Amino acid sequence: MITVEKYHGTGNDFVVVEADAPIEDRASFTRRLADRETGLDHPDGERVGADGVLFLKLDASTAPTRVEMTLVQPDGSVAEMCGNGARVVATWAAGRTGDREFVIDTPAGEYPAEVGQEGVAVEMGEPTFDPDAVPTTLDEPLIERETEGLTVTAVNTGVPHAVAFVEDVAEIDLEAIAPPVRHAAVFPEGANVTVASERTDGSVFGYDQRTFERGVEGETRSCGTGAVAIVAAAHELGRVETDQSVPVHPPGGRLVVTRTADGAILQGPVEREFETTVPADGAVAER
Ligand SMILES: N[C@H](CCC[C@H](N)C(=O)O)C(=O)O
Repeated sequence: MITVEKYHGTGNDFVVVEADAPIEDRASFTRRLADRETGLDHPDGERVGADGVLFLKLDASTAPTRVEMTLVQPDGSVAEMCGNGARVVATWAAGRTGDREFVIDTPAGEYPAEVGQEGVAVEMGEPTFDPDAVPTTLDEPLIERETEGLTVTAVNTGVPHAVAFVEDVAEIDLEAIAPPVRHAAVFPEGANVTVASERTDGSVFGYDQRTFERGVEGETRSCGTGAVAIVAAAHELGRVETDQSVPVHPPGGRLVVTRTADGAILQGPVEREFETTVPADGAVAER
């Protein structure tokens, strides 16, 4: 049996495993554990599943401590980056080391992160609209372009997002409209599909967010790279001013995105849910 921990960042939930755990096939381990009906059990008996498994390797020989993060998704693919995952990783590493600052190594690059009173902040780097980087098949940035029925702006915030500004995210049938965009030919590596609507009621400015994720192939409760993508696209389209801290509200909580000279900071809460043991092949007993 393997000891695993469960964390969530604003409802985007992950199983956390040490990278040296004796797991032969990470893809099938994750496919099995992530399943919401037949996967990971809460110690109280409830089936919970997850949005993916974070395989983590701590290297405390450098300052700040580095953590190598590999996120395997419910379909068995590896995500280059995950904003909420990175926030979970920093929280996990803080529990292990007592440190507060970390560098998180991902396939998309290095991300400095800090565990603070106001939640966990990750320096997300500079979002890019460059068609080669998103990637798209176009020669120019894909900005407010009709794509499979949705007007989207394509931005890479560690992973590709197609962002659409809509009147009210609650009115959108995401499971119906997102898959054609997620698989559109213009995105050779696919795209996460993020819809946003402006919060104009009361005095609080911000965005409501919903994201349909590649790799999960469904909606998640929160998506950090998606929150950054909303603010980057809003900025590109002249909807917000530079350097403004923007609250973004996914279904699972509240994130804050702050633009900086060299990119964006993603901030929000993380919770450790429980620890349990699972078989090394991820096959949780049938009930
Ligand atoms: N939920 C993650 C994003 C995972 C990206 C992944 N779904 C992909 O691009 O394949 C986040 O908080 O940023």
